[in-house]
Amino acid sequence: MSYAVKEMFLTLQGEGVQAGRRAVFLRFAGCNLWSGREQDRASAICRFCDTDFVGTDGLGGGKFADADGLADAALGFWGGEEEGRYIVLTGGEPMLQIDDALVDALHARHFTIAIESNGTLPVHPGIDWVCISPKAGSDVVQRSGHELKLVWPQPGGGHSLADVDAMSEWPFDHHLIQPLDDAHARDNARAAIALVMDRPQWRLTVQAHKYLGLR
Ligand SMILES: C[S@@+](CC[C@H](N)C(=O)[O-])C[C@H]1O[C@@H](n2cnc3c(N)ncnc32)[C@H](O)[C@@H]1O
Ligand SMILES: Nc1nc2[nH]cc(C(=O)O)c2c(=O)[nH]1
Ligand code: SF4
Ligand SMILES: [Mg+2]
Repeated sequence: MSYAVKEMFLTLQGEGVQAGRRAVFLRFAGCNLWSGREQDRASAICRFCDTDFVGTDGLGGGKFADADGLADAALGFWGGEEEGRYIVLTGGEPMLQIDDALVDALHARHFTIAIESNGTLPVHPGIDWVCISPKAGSDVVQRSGHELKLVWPQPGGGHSLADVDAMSEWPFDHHLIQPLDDAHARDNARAAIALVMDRPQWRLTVQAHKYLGLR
């Protein structure tokens, strides 16, 4: 199978329990919850996306004909360092494209593989670190993993506090609240903090890369 990649880059994981970790980010093109076009945002299932995942024109992006070529390119971004190879598969929705061949090719190059997924498709069982970020109005089938990362607050029609309490029962190792980044970021952070103060089983995570000037 071939792969459509928006961009690839070396940075630090900015979010979640693995924040601060050196990581290659592989951002796949395309998502099943939004076309990525601004004119479709208001009618999309997921309306608050902070990411351009349309096309294959980003730095390090392109169409890759096979898994070995894509995994070699990822290793090129990691560089010569042998220790701690870590790759985050994101998008867009990465589970639209991840297959056995890619998981095997990355493992063959000694990468630990993480995923950022909306959970509407079952995550590939070979992935080593599973982060799921549910979106209201979508059918979340992947209800277990390492971290559940819920964006909060959820603008009009989003998840309710009852939904949050239901999700706290889903078997994840970590239940995380991530403040919504939009024009009201300060108010959103306050709301996210208030939620965690009321519900200590949830922890706050912030998008550290946005404060640090990282990609
Ligand atoms: C761009 S998404 C790509 C992966 C996958 N489609 C998903 O939604 O999990 C990566 C992460 O960014 C989060 N995210 C997207 N837009 C955001 C925003 N405006 N504020 C905070 N987090 C956001 C998502 O919820 C997800 O956890
Ligand atoms: N540094 C950095 N950390 C991230 N964690 C999740 C991201 C994503 O867009 O999936 C992301 C991202 O875009 N950059
Ligand atoms: S599901 Fe993820 S990639 Fe798709 S629109 Fe929502 S945040 Fe963006
Ligand atoms: Mg991002």
